[in-house]
Amino acid sequence: MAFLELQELTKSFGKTRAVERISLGVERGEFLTLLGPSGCGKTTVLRLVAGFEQPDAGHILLDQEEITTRPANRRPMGMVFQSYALFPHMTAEQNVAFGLRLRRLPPALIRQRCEELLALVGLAERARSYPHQLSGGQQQRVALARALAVEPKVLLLDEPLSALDAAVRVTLREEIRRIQQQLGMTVIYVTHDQEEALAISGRIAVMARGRLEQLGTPEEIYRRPRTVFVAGFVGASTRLSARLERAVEGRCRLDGILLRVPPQPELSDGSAVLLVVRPELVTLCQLNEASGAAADGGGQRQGQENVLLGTVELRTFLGAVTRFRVRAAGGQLFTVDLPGLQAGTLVPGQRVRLSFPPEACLVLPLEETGSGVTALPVPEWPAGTTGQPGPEREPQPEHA
Ligand SMILES: Nc1ncnc2c1ncn2[C@@H]1O[C@H](COP(=O)(O)OP(=O)(O)OP(=O)(O)O)[C@@H](O)[C@H]1O
Repeated sequence: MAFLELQELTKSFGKTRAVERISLGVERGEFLTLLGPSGCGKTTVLRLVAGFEQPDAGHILLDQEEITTRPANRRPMGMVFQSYALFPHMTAEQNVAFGLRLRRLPPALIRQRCEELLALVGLAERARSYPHQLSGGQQQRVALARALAVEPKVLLLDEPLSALDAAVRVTLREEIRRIQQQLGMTVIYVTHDQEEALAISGRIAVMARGRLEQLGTPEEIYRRPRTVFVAGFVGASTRLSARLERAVEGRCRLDGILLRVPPQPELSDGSAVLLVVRPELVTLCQLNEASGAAADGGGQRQGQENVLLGTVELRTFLGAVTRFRVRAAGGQLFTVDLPGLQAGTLVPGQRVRLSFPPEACLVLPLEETGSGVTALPVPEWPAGTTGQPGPEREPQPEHA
């Protein structure tokens, strides 16, 4: 049994089923993140663990003890909220000392503990500052120190960084991870930000509509999403609706083009599937406009698999990579990330050869209904980008 066990937790608010039969175990010293879109029930799970809400059904066990109905003030938990919730009339030190004073610890011990904790969160110099004299990031550090002061067995963090600006968010998330590892703290962290979840977590529990979609390490969630929802929610990807022709051999038909994918022995021939391809696993090669040959001379290379022709529609500089949106001849939209120099001079309107190895394709079965397969979500695209419409002359697909 795990250190903290959630068993079949269910909670409704009126007609809203906020949490539905959530079961998961958090190991001692683990950093587990609940990740999902707004309204999926993350905060409700956290509040059930903290004891601020009572489940309609299910059990919570901590260190093998049932705590499902134990009041919040008798659970050994610390909580940090999105809004820093510091006492405004108390200094940083007094805020951190609050819980220790309630426990009537000797003043010298309280002082020493506050000093240690403020040093741990990098605020040793600001012990006498009031919240209004501190930045948002510094206030959240105080809130973290205050939550840690009472030595909780589990630290619960509810979107603690979402009110902060991007640079502070990144610094503070690294700090939180460092402190968690230094103290060997058990943490449940709630966020809707998939990048943050991938960066900070030991394991991630992806939630949708009150249910647990997938539980795994960041690498597992990113590389091997098990559901269409997880594939679409975590990380950028190209998602293509296709049909398996020969499942055992890994052959798939995408709008008349035969693609090779990893063998799918557990699926049957003719199954509707979703192909998921991460943007960094696709390569682009500029085509020479006059001859239609690739700039590297390999446009029609014999035997190369999963090659499509297309046109660049958007180019977005993202720093370490440049992201392209490429419209393939069959109309499919691909998201492609090229590092630094490889992005070269590719601009919207240019014709390209697009390719990806079979191993880059993740194959997820799609549920078929009477009216067709599950509708595909539109691929996300960074906000604020601009692009030109593709050229009138569409390139022809290369047929396998
Ligand atoms: N006290 C409440 N009364 C009524 N409905 C509630 C209450 N708390 C949550 N809900 C509903 O339960 C569902 C799950 O809410 P919850 O806050 O757990 O989601 P969340 O994933 O944390 O979302 P967000 O990231 O927006 O906070 C939502 O539909 C929400 O409106």
